[in-house]
Amino acid sequence: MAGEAVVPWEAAREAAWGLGVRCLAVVGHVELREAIGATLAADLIALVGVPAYDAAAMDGYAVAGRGPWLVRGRVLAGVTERPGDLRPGEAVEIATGAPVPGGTEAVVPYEAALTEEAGGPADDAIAGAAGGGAVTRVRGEIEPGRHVRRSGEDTEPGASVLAEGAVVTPVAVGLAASLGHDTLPVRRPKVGILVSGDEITDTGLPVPGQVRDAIGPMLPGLVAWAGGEAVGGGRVRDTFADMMSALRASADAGADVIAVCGASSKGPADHLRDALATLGATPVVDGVACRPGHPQLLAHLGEPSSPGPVIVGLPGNPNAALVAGVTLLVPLVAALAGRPGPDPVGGLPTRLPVEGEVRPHHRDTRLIAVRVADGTVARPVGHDRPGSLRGAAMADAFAVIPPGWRGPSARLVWLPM
Ligand SMILES: Nc1nc2c(c(=O)[nH]1)N[C@H]1C(S)=C(S)[C@@H](COP(=O)(O)OP(=O)(O)OC[C@H]3O[C@@H](n4cnc5c(N)ncnc54)[C@H](O)[C@@H]3O)O[C@H]1N2
Ligand code: MOO
Repeated sequence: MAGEAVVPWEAAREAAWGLGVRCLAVVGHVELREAIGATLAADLIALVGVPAYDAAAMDGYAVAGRGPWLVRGRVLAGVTERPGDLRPGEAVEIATGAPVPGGTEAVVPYEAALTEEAGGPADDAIAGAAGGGAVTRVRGEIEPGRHVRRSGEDTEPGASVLAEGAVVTPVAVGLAASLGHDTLPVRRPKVGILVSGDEITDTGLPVPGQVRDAIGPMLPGLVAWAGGEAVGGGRVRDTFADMMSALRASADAGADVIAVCGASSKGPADHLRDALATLGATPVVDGVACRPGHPQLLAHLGEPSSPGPVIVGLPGNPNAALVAGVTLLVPLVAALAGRPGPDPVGGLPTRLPVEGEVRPHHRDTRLIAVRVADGTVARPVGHDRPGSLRGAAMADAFAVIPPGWRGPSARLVWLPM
């Protein structure tokens, strides 16, 4: 990993995105609930129409022809046999969602119906009719088609309703179920997370010389937000042998990405570069011209035709790791997942005026934690030194401040909520 030049922040993001596009994650067919947060690997097609059959939209009477109508029975939701057709002058009492008989012109809701006893037995000949009650006659005003949901009026069978690359949201899962799907084809890249550093502890209060791991708990959520899934990984001791075996184990376990934090600098305990060189990794990015977070790495272990697994090196300082996360890891995972762009949040402003004290770096791009007020202006929140997540935790986004920036507007990279 020697000799790679530090790259501009934008170019680093593009390199990560481009590498991910070249090695799309494999497609899995997963049950609907498990698909939430993953990315559709094919257009979502309606297997049935919405509605799937002509149905009542109100509780009342399905009627045919002109009134008054003779009520021939009752049709409840859940009948799967088609009710017998209505002749002009006939009606059935009907529940919302129940199939309307052929010949139905409209449904008269109870509130708009005038009913009367007509005498004589109820006609149970209509399929699904509950029967048994006094046959009534019903009157009311109708408008043709009123309160009847026609088969396929929202969605025709075979229609494409969500495009490949869409995020599977809870709503999308509900939609998929309504269209007859039990599973969905999705991409969800696997990300092994390796946390290095002999000073790092996982629980309780650290004693002087120890540091609580802040990155291991943060990365799975960041990965999920980008469309991936954290798998395996764990802690790595500060030795070359441990780094080698942890990288090999993650690769053997099928990780598409291996994110290594706290070993990206060039100190005596930073073995990531040497391990990557020994494994014959191809370097893509070694150092990014941004503050914080300049010691970032991007490399891949595979061949040019099949580059994965991809290695992302994140700095040990937690806010620097977050910056590296949104610079390399998020675009890479989003691309591997087959998403249309590197930013997981859609529909939010990508540039806003920044109000407050902002000092550009003379050479590097600064990423500053900002809160967005009224959707119109971004204000720095402070507390965003490399070692502190306090500012980023209060922030909505990072404002991207290139060298020489004079304002007022800056690009925003949104953070997970
Ligand atoms: N000679 C140079 N030294 C350093 C440079 C440089 O350019 N030349 N860059 C500095 C910067 S900037 C950073 S950031 C760090 C990155 O180094 P590492 O990725 O090797 O990280 P460490 O040295 O292990 O840790 C840095 C800092 O962060 C703490 N840390 C580490 N892991 C975690 C974790 N999981 N959770 C919370 N805190 C963590 C660690 O204790 C250190 O305090 O290199 C600088 N040095
Ligand atoms: O990446 Mo470092 O945290 O800029 O200090």
